[in-house]
Amino acid sequence: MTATVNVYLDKQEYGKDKVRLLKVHKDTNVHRVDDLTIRCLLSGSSFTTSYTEASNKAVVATDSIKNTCYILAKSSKVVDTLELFAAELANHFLNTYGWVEGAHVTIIRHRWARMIIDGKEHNHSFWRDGDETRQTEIFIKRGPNCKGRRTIDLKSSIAGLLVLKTTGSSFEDFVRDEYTTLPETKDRILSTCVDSTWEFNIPAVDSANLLSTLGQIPFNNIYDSVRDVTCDIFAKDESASVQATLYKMAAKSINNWKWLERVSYALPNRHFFAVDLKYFRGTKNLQEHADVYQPLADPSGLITATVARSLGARL
Ligand SMILES: O=c1[nH]c(=O)c2[nH]c(=O)[nH]c2[nH]1
Repeated sequence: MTATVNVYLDKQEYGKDKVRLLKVHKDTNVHRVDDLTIRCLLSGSSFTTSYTEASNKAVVATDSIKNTCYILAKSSKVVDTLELFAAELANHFLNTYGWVEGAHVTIIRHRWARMIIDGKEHNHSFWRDGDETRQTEIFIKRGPNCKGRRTIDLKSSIAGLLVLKTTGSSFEDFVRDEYTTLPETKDRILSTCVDSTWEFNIPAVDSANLLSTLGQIPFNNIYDSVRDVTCDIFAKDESASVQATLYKMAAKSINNWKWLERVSYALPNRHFFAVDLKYFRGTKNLQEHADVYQPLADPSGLITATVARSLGARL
């Protein structure tokens, strides 16, 4: 006999994941594209019985959730601003189904860069210039006492921005003990695959004003700027460590944009070791002689941090 255990449903969210959608903006003959992967998850106490009592009475089919992504993409004016399209989708579910308490939408945007043909940007042909993606995640909740009130958790990110610099990076003065084999270096290759997330500070708002309030935030400029800051500091910093370079990147973006509350980075330190070639005719390839390296697939370092705006920094 199995012992009976008292349990309860602690958390739940359901919806459609990996909804693939390409929106082509044909307002002029210079077409633009948004290639998206969308996840929409709904939550609320009304869904409890779908788990505990096999009742689907409150369940909006995930198939309908998928259809909604396409229908809203057809009419929306803001698909090209991920944060606004995610907000439009999430708020749609809250407005349409009075029993939905939370709508959680994540959108990933895949890169398509305009082709250069005969020296000119082509009107309607694109190529995939890397696996890096732009992402946003919004969680909109209905106000507990006021059904038209919305609280908004919103963060956006860059994922998979692969970068490498061939000098301008050192790593010295770290702990040396009986576990240490790594030599100190004044000059090494620095390479990472940037994941960066920036969290917005958004006050609660009425549903009717949600899109116009969010519309005041220059989301696309913030994304471009965080990416530029990341690349600029990566290239120019005389890096003492991944940790120190990361902190400069995050601090700069918080200082640049008043809407940002916290900026996080996860930076794998992809190691490149100079190959010791002295066995071959005494060939010098270490320290200042290094120009042939072996990229190490695994392991990598992993340096992560979140930098937050100081309390009072808004005053
Ligand atoms: O920038 C670095 N930070 C570290 O913490 C570390 N540890 C290590 O072995 N190499 C590096 N590089």
